[in-house]
Amino acid sequence: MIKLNVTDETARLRAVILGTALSNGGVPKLEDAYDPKSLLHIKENTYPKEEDMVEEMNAVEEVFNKYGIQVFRPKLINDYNQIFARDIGFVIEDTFIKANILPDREQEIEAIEHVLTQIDEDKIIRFPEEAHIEGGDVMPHGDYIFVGVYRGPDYADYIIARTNMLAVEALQNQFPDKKVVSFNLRKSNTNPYENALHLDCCFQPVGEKYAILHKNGFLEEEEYQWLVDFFGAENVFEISSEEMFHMNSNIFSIAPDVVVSEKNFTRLNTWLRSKGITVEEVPYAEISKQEGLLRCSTLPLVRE
Ligand SMILES: NC(=[NH2+])NCCC[C@H](N)C(=O)O
Repeated sequence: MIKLNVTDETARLRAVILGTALSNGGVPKLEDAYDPKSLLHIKENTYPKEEDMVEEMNAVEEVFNKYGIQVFRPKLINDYNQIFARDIGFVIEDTFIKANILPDREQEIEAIEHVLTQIDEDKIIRFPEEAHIEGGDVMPHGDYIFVGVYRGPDYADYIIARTNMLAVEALQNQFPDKKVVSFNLRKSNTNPYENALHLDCCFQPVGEKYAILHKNGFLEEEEYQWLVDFFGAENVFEISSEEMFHMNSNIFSIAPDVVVSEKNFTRLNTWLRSKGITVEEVPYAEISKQEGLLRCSTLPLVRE
């Protein structure tokens, strides 16, 4: 049996689900894309190839093996994108919450049934179906749970708005001792430079006390400022819209002092190292074309 434990983004990782790029279905039709960055690469004929993405994900698995982390992979569904394991569910403390994910992605959850059967069934829950939520929007942080949302009345028009306030309320009810803080995110169906698809596309805590942040990802200046004040301006690494587009906030911590990052993130990786953090560099630029990166393709089950 797996004893779930996740209370933050950085504690030493012991077990994780890593998505898979195998049989991901090839280039989607324009109308089937569900994020603007994939859309852009479909239009420009630069959509990533399966073999390249498989290789990139293998490099991540190698890092996990090197650190003795137990790795689970989804069961294969033919011609279906299963790269972004993060969004299909998430662990807070000892509970696995199945996501109420975008209907286009619903089958991804069935593919981790062999992992869920190793978890105490009383510790697996799902919110009512109108409470939309995906793991990319949820970050436990000690006494806090940070959640990315879209609160606009035009929520239904945005295929990249995946978490709503009903889910924030459901989370607060489920974890009454935690302070659930939500952040209204900027959404664009068409411009990946102006789209924070999930909270982890514009923010992530890293190390003992630091955070990566992109101001324009937030619709409310005071909510962005709350995070700056929470971590302290001197501990925040602010990224540009170009860096957000390349998904710099979507690295993945496997310990307070070890981070898996993309090899081209020169400015970020240099800053991380200057803070005493070991950076395990992997190639992930092809995966990045689908508007997700390392945090998006991993679902932590057990941290220390
Ligand atoms: N946690 C994340 N940011 N996940 C990114 C998922 C990207 C994927 N193309 C989607 O639109 O669903």
